[in-house]
Amino acid sequence: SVLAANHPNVMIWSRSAEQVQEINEKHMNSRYLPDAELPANLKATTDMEEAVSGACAVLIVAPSKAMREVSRSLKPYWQEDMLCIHATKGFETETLKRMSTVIAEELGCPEGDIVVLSGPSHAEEVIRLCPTTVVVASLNQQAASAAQDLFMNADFRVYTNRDMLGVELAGALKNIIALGAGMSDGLGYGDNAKAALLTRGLAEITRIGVEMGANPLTFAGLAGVGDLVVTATSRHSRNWRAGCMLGEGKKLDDVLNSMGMVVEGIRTTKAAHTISEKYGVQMPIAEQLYQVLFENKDPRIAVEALMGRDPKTEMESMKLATWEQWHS
Ligand SMILES: NC(=O)C1=CN([C@@H]2O[C@H](COP(=O)(O)OP(=O)(O)OC[C@H]3O[C@@H](n4cnc5c(N)ncnc54)[C@H](O)[C@@H]3O)[C@@H](O)[C@H]2O)C=CC1
Ligand SMILES: O=C(CO)COP(=O)(O)O
Repeated sequence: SVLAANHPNVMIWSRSAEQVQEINEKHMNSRYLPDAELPANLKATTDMEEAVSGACAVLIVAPSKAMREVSRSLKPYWQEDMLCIHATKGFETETLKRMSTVIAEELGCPEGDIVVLSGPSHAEEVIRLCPTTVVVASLNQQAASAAQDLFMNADFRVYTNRDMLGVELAGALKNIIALGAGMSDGLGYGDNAKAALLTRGLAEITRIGVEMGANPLTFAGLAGVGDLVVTATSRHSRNWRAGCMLGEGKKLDDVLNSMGMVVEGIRTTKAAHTISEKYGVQMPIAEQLYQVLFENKDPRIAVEALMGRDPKTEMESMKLATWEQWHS
């Protein structure tokens, strides 16, 4: 809808003929955005060739588990001069690869030319033209600026960032903490607990991000704090809602069945469990969540485990690099 507000020819690809028909004929997407009217110039198709051929830019927003498959089906129509942007927040759990790596492998294009779009941007509010700010990151500054130009308008403000890795990691990892915040609310714990989860969660995802090569300041930006706040506190967030139901005692399978939409934080918690072992970086909140999700741990026991950890100083756990390191 943002792109259609800015450009005359925007086409959405979907595998569902029913949805395509609804978008083209009624300008609606009743399953995912029931109350919204879509722009009349937003067209839809199930034919990838029709969607992609002749396009100057392609935005991929498949759920992370479908990213490789969708990128592969795009490949035959992909041209080198197309701008590739993605807004998916997750990892390929089997390989721990970031989404830009998966896309680059499938399209055969340089990973550094891909643009990552991230930040606090619940679709339900973007479609209502509520003021929204996001960040676009790429190693290719021209590509990032081109994406900024494509999306930016009076309701949708876009910043660029050179730290593509950090933006991608922050966008994926914040979902784990949002799940935890939902669980805390579902357990009936108060605002103190949620503030603690957000703060210590941010420390934890920054710590692993820095170890993986990201700029810590990216985690203080839109893709980090911004998206963490919106995902952990908004009623629109699927991650928060799923966490809340788990805190209320519902089983994971029942929660997922009732959502009918992707809850990226579940798969990302699994990925973080392996990533934290691989890099030797402690992620206590993610680890407790992993045990709740995949080892049937009672959420209250998980909170006791977090509260009962060894005493620490606040700063020793915030692995921050110096300014010089980021400018060398
Ligand atoms: N919904 C939101 O407000 C935002 C979502 N995101 C990210 O966007 C990504 C997608 O999320 P949503 O669209 O919200 O999820 P969703 O669950 O609401 O919709 C996913 C869509 O992908 C389709 N899909 C699923 N598997 C597919 C496959 N194998 N091939 C083709 N299509 C497939 C589904 O049919 C559905 O239309 C996630 O990584 C999410 O974190 C990012 C920013 C905001
Ligand atoms: O990332 C999002 C908003 O910025 C969407 O979050 P949920 O997937 O939790 O709904």
